[in-house]
Amino acid sequence: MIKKIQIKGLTVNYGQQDVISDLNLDIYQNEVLAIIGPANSGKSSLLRCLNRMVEFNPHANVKGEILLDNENIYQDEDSTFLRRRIGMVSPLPVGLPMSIKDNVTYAPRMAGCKDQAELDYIMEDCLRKAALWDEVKDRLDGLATKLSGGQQQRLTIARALSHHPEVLCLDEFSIAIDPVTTMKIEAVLQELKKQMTIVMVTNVISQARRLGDRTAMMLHGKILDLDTNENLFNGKVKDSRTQDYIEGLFG
Ligand SMILES: Nc1ncnc2c1ncn2[C@@H]1O[C@H](COP(=O)(O)OP(=O)(O)OP(=O)(O)O)[C@@H](O)[C@H]1O
Repeated sequence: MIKKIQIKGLTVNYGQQDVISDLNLDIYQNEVLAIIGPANSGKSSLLRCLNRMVEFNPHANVKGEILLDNENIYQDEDSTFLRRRIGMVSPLPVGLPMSIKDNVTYAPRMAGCKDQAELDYIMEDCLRKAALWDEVKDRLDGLATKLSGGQQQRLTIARALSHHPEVLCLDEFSIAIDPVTTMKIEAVLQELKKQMTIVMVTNVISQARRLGDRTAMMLHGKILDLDTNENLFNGKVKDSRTQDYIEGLFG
């Protein structure tokens, strides 16, 4: 298996105590890695380190190494290119106040694409992949902010896909979405993993179980357990707290 991302000795704090401590993790190409764990265990912080969004916080200190295809992602001053390679979908939809069409084509246009036919192709492709095309194809010039919460979240996914990311990070993507839409997106993610690596933070254990190839359990900024879903969800855990968490006994 090819190591797409290697995290070595990652330690993060926001000025006070460490929220991630000396964390080591390999993420394989084309896998879905689910990350579970109780609140405040450092799951979102870990994701934000992967595409350097953590740097938006002036108090964040990041130590250790993260390699993408064997190259340190922190070595370049400019992280714009990295954020195209590692896309992020946040827990709540962040629609830009513009049309549906402009939302999805924003990134390619910013990257210099001017060919209208190509932009139209990217838009339809990304909206289809995000399971949104059928619902919006007749209102592409309408305001994105008028979409429902679930539709806006799928638009956020379409926007992330418009960068053609190699890695897609999703932070509790279904928090504001109804179960039917969630299942639609889960089916989409199963398809997408053929083309990219997916790292997904979720508070829904059944979702990690359904979607993950492997699942990592985090607690207090460390990985307690990491294994294939087959092992982890069939009692083969290294730490009994993982089993307790899976069974809903704490969290
Ligand atoms: N921007 C920030 N500034 C200061 N502290 C932060 C910041 N973001 C997170 N933290 C702190 O870091 C710790 C880990 O938070 P993080 O959001 O990474 O955990 P989490 O496991 O994703 O939690 P949840 O499931 O509740 O989202 C928490 O104690 C939180 O208060």
